[in-house]
Amino acid sequence: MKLDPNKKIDIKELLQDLESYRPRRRGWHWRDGRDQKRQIGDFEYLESSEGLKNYVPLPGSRGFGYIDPQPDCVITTEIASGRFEDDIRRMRMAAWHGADHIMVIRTAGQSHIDSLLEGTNQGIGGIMVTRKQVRASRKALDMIEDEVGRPINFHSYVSGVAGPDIAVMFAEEGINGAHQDPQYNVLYRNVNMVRSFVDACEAKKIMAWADMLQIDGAHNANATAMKAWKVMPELMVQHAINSAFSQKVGIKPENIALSTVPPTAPPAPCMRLDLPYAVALRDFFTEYKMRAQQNTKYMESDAREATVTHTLNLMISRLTGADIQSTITPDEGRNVPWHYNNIAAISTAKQALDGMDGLKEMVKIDRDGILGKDVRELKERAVLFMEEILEVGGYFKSVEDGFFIDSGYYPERNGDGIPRQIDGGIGVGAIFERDKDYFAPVSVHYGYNAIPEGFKKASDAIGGDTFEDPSKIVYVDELDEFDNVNVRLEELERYYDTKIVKPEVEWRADGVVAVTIFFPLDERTAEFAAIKCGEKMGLEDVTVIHKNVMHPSEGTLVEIKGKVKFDINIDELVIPEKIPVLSEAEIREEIQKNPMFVVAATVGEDEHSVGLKETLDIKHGGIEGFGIKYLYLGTSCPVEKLVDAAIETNADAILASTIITHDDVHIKNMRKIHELCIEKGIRDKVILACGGTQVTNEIAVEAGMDAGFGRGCHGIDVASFLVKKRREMK
Ligand SMILES: Cc1ncc(COP(=O)(O)O)c(/C=N/CC[C@H](N)C(=O)O)c1O
Repeated sequence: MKLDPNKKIDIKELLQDLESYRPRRRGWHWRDGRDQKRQIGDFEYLESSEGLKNYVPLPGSRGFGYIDPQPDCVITTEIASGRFEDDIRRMRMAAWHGADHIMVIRTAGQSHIDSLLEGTNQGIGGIMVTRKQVRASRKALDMIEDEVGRPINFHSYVSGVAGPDIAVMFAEEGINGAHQDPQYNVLYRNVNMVRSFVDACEAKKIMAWADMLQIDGAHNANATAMKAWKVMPELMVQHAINSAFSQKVGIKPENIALSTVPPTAPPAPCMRLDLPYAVALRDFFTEYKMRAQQNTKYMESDAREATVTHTLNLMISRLTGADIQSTITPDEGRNVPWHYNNIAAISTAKQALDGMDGLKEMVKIDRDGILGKDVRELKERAVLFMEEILEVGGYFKSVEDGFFIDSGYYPERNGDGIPRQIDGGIGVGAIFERDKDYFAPVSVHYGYNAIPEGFKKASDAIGGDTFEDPSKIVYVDELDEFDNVNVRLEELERYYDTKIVKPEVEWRADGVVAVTIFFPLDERTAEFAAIKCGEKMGLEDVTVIHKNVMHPSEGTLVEIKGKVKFDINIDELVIPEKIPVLSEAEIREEIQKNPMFVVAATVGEDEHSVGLKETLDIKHGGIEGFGIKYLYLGTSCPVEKLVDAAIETNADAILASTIITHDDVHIKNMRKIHELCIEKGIRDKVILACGGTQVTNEIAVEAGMDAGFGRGCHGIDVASFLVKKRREMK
């Protein structure tokens, strides 16, 4: 299936024939052209990668010829809607905005399930990771990567008591990256430690075979410790344990990525705490990859605040280097992320990384100042921590002694760590020594395997296993006749590929909208006034998702969400025809034959000039380039003066620019021009056009103009309109 940018992915078609889908490749993809400089538009980039075929550039790119520089590092988006059929749409949106690593959060508690799940049950906080979900997503990503023109890495999680089983399924299905860190099982999912490490041997062996990139779980300590910055020495120990263990099992170093989430965020002086950690990590672990991700422990419901924290993390990435830049949606502190917030996070990463391209060529890390001292100290504390683990009798013993997630800044200890017993936890007592004649007929296996006489390799005993012969993979479609994607699609048939649409944030047609409301009230009163406001607006299930105190009594900003009870039928929308633009040649020819003269100014007390100058001047593709002559009266030009100039010069048209919209002054000025022209008896002889960032054709015409030109319009749009309008008037 080839995607057409003007058509939505057809999920039903995507779900066809899944049983015969095969992944097109295995392994991780790093961006192409990373280590070469490149010219993009007017600029040279030092830390970029090859551009995309299809993309949505940053809004600010308008001023730079709509360039869309792709940073050198992989950019991740985390998805967590619980319905993979909706996740697929946001994967496509994310890819167009520059994500090439799709990480889909698992449904709560999947780590405690000791077998593979099948089908497409709706998940809680994330999707149930199943073969069908993986297949459908990877198949969609094949089409999406062809559409944007860059390979996309699909990522999931190898953890919990079914770790090895999941690793096998991922290897079969072409998953490109996964979290795998047995310490995560032990500390955060209370899976028995022996079970966790034995399983990890098998899982990592399989991941190595599948060339999957591995991300470790150290970052979870940040989110769990009382004072995250106190666990930095421990984080380095956790990185070391998982990385050395992974390498010993056979994962190549370039596929071992450390999850380098910094421990703090503003208002802490986070750069002075987090930068040393980032530098110390890169000093210690030179042969591994760095996966950067902002701190999420201190994330509240304020999207703006989360974005600044994200940007500071991006600065650390640019100053110290990151191979993968993971992005966290700024609404993660409010709710299960909404799709447009995935895009916001990706755009923050792309924008900041573009903006800080090559920064480290100018700003050097000063190893001689306090940074150097802190880095040394961190490394010493981490080494001491490792030595003490050995002293007490090794990793398992240290876990029993509660070494980990203790809020003391090692070697200080507060005794509030997470102790786990070696004879406790989920899956305890389920590990058995392999017998002498233990034999597993599989092609990839960790440890002892007594291959019987006559077989060259173990899997010859069954004529090849699923890694060698994918036709042996058993594909289960659905197990639950009610909780599955087909039922969900059926339920939403009304909104599937029809003219009927509802607003949405998480799932198709969930009907949720968000409203930002300011009340001149204290926080508590404002909260309830906002809910009342939402209800009066006809919203259902109104809840407050964010409050921002502007002043204890002067006012509070409140963001609510609620559901609309109606559908929109797009056939009932009155969408004015887009004004077709004449060709440059046709405009020039017409002006050649019938010269045109216009007067132009920014009216009122408005000093903005750039937009109008771009519309007029030849060097920005302005109307001058088509032969139209003009008198430019500058900025803050009284409306009267502009109309008088039109009369004196017997102008064909008046072009007014109005950027300021305070108290609708732009509309008032347009109306004034129109009325003045009537008063002076020239209205039917002169063409009136107005431009500005908040101007639309509808607003301008409503205010008495003949046309309005808003954001994104250019000289040719205006010139074409003037020629067509004059013909019409003749
Ligand atoms: C080492 C490890 N294994 C498994 C899981 C999966 O966790 P469940 O037990 O909930 O399935 C996680 C979770 N991390 C979330 C992604 C994070 N936001 C990230 O980008 O790193 C993990 O860190």
